[in-house]
Amino acid sequence: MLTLYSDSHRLQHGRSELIDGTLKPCFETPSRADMVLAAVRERDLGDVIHPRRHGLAPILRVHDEGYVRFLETAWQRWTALGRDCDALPKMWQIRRLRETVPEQVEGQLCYYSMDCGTPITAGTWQAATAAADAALTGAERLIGGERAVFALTRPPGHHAASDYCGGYCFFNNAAIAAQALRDHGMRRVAVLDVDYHHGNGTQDIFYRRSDVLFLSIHGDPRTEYPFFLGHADEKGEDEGLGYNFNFPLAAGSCVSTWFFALDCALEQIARFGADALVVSLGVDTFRGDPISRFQLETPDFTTLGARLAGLKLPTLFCLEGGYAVGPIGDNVANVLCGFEARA
Ligand SMILES: NCCCNCCCCCS
Ligand SMILES: [Zn+2]
Repeated sequence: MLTLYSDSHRLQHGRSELIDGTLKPCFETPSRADMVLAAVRERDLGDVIHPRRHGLAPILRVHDEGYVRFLETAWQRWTALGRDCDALPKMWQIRRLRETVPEQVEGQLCYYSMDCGTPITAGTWQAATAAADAALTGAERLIGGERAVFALTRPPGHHAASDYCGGYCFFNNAAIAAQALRDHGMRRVAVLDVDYHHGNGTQDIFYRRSDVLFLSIHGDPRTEYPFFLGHADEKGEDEGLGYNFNFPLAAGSCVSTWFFALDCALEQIARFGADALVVSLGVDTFRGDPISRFQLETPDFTTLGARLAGLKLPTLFCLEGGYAVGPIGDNVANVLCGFEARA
């Protein structure tokens, strides 16, 4: 299986995120990608290549132009205020406050952010565009006939909606790839999010569409981040009604419960008649994950890969979460090797 990887991910390295009332070191670190790359190489999974540059057009097929321009200019405008700390919002445009875009970078940072855990830094723009290029190059390879490709995307993407960043995400790599697959002739694309956290951004992007099926298995938003999306009754709207499936599971759910939800999701994908599958591959479902509460063990990720291969679809894997840095490489490589063994 081909891996797309760019060292530019290293340029996204926030200093801290606000967790439980204190600023703590970011969980989403460059070492995550280092460990995954090492495992992919150690398993001899296949070639590791640098992504082709795709420019902004395919990103703008998913993301709002004002948001993209904000990301592109934020750091320069932030430092022009005399600041060199991470750019983090200090409030949000919450209920009954005016939904107008402020002029100044500090207000725009509040308008275009979902949380205070997603710092914009000097290298964010370059890292985020490189991750989108990895996903787009992966999609291009599927269009060219590859059966399965792994985009080692960092920063991740599934919490980013068309016009906001959050959950360590800036560009929604999986959604950008799904849209590219649609733009290059795939009639029906399924996006399956197996990260511990609901892919609120991806759901939001495709919620009113029937050409992209979105499914997510995740910690119940009644208790788990991102709290305000991901309930089972969210089934899509307008044209998209019936093309959105959420499988929220109680924190602490056992492995068999998780795999039962996966089988239900796979059944829906088969029924949809997808031409391709994009997997938002978060491995923070791992029992040892520091910010998540499921129970998968490292061998279970091999089972996950094998189940996904059973769909017999051209498949693009986009890396999302997974914050137990030691085991992340084995957990991700197990999915990819489990897939290859059954493909
Ligand atoms: N105490 C948990 C804080 C969660 N903060 C954001 C989590 C983003 C996960 C991305 S996959
Ligand atoms: Zn996650």
